[in-house]
Amino acid sequence: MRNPELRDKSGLTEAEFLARYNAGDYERPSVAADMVIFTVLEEEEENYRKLPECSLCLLLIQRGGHPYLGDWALPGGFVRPGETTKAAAKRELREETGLDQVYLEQLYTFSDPGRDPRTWVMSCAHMALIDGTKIRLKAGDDADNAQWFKVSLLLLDEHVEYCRDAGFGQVKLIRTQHLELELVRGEIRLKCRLEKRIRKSEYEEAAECRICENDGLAFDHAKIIVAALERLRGKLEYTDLALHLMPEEFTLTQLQQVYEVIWDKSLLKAAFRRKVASMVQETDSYTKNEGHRPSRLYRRRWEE
Ligand SMILES: O=P(O)(O)OC[C@H]1O[C@@H](O)[C@H](O)[C@@H]1O
Repeated sequence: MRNPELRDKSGLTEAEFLARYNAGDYERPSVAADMVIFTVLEEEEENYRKLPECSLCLLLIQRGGHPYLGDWALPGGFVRPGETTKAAAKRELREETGLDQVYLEQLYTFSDPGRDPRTWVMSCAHMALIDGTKIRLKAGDDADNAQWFKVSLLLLDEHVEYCRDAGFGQVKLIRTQHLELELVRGEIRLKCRLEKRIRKSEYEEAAECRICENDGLAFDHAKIIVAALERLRGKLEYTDLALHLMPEEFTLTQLQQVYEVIWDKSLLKAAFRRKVASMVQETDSYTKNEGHRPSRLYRRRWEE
């Protein structure tokens, strides 16, 4: 039981201390919640016998006011009094997609000084994954100023420097990567170049990312998108996260396509099926697409 009469070095009880506390003694940042909302959308396919091509897409909003007027930005906004950052992220998600029962995880807090030209703003970034069939705004639709952009991240080059005589705890290796982030929707093509440096010592791995060129993306949102993509790609290795991008029932070929667009590489069918075998379970249903041989439908397996 806490003793309310306990006094500190200045002779104050906690109630007296709180009554005199001046929050203005320390400068306070504003806090924003930004959302990287990923989905996988099918592209129009002229040949109905071929499986439709899929793309990894994310939602961007064209800014209607300063700063960055006319540039594209992640959906996001300031956290309101009484709200957690997660609640603010969910509110943004609901406003932009009409959905709230979706996978959502916190990514990182972006706090570079000067990241917002207005004032001191930290962004608590989140990543959401949405099943493409639930989306009302399809890539290419003209609805408001929110659009799905096809996203790709290319490793342009990589350079590793070994610090041979580094002592205990000192940096042993510096990996420098140059990345190109591209976001495309119809005629709109946003390109950003970034440099990422990963420093590794015996007990620490620290990465910093810098935007070198930026054409059309607001704030440091290119960095947030890269962090989200890397998190998504990494987590696919050891979790069933991709299933959040699938409808309730899906074919294994559709699931493989989702892994392939996220990892941006082709996978061998047999190895892929072994990888996902424990994550999915067969249903009794088959696809009914004309032009294709019916394929077995699967759903997410919930039991451990
Ligand atoms: O869109 P408004 O409300 O102007 O400002 C919110 C944005 O300000 C930035 O620091 C954040 O990253 C967030 O996206």
